[in-house]
Amino acid sequence: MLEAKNLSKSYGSHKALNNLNLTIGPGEIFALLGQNGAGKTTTINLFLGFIEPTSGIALINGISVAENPQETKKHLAYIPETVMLYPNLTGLENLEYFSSLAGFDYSKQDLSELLATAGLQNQAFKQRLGGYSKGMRQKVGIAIAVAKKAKVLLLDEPTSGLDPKASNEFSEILKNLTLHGTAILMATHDIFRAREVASRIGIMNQGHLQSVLDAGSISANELEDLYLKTV
Ligand SMILES: Nc1ncnc2c1ncn2[C@@H]1O[C@H](COP(=O)(O)OP(=O)(O)OP(=O)(O)O)[C@@H](O)[C@H]1O
Repeated sequence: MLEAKNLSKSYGSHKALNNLNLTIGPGEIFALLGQNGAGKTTTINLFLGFIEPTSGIALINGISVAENPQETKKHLAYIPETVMLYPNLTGLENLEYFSSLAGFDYSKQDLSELLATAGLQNQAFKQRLGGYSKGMRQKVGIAIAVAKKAKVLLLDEPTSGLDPKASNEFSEILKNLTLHGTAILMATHDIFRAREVASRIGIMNQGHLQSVLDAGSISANELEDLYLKTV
C-alpha cells in the first residue's frame, strides 16, 4: 500500500508538490495525469526516496520512506520511462542479477517462467538487452518487479513511445499484477490508457492533486474535457 500524508516538496519558493493526500490500496492502479511540470515525477521520486519531502510523509506499507529508505525499497519496484538495465547481459541474466540483489535465488526454469509471464518472447531470453525494444525492456522490468515480490510498483510514463499493441499488452500485464495485490502508481500523459488500465485517475496541476476520478464511471471524452479544463 502507498500513502501520502500532507506530502509537499518545494524547490526554493516553488512548490513542486503541494500537500498531497493519497492512498493507493492493494490491487489498485492509480494513474496520475498532468501536464509537464505538474509534479508527477516529484511524487514518484518521494515514494522512491530519491528526494526528501519538505513536509509531510510518504509511506510504503505503513513504513516511512524518509525514515526507512532501505526497508521501503525492498517492497517496491520502479519502472522509469526508459528501463536502464545492463545492455551487455541477456534478459535472463538481468533478471537473475536483479532478483539476486533483492535476495532471491531462482532457478533458470523459474526465471524463464517469470519472463514468459511478463510477456517476453522465448527467443529473446538469451539475447542481449542492448538489442531489445523499449517494450521488451519493460517486460524485463515487470519480471524483476514480480521476482522481487514487490507489493508496490511505481511507473513513470511507461507507455510513452510504445506502439499501440505493445501498450495494450503492457496494460494487460499491469492488470494481471493487481490480481496478486500489487498497488500501482503510474504517471502518464496517455489519457486513453489511463482510463483503460487504472481504477482511479488523478489530475495534477501545479503541484496540486485537483481531481480524483473513478475510471469506470467516466468516458474518454469526459476525461479529456475535464483534463483540459483542469490544466
Ligand atoms: N531538482 C529540481 N530543482 C528545481 N526544480 C525542480 C527540480 N525537480 C523538479 N523541479 C520542478 O518541480 C516541478 C514539478 O516537476 P516534475 O518533474 O514533478 O513534473 P512532471 O509532472 O513529472 O512533468 P513531466 O510530465 O514533464 O515529467 C517543475 O516545475 C520542475 O521544474
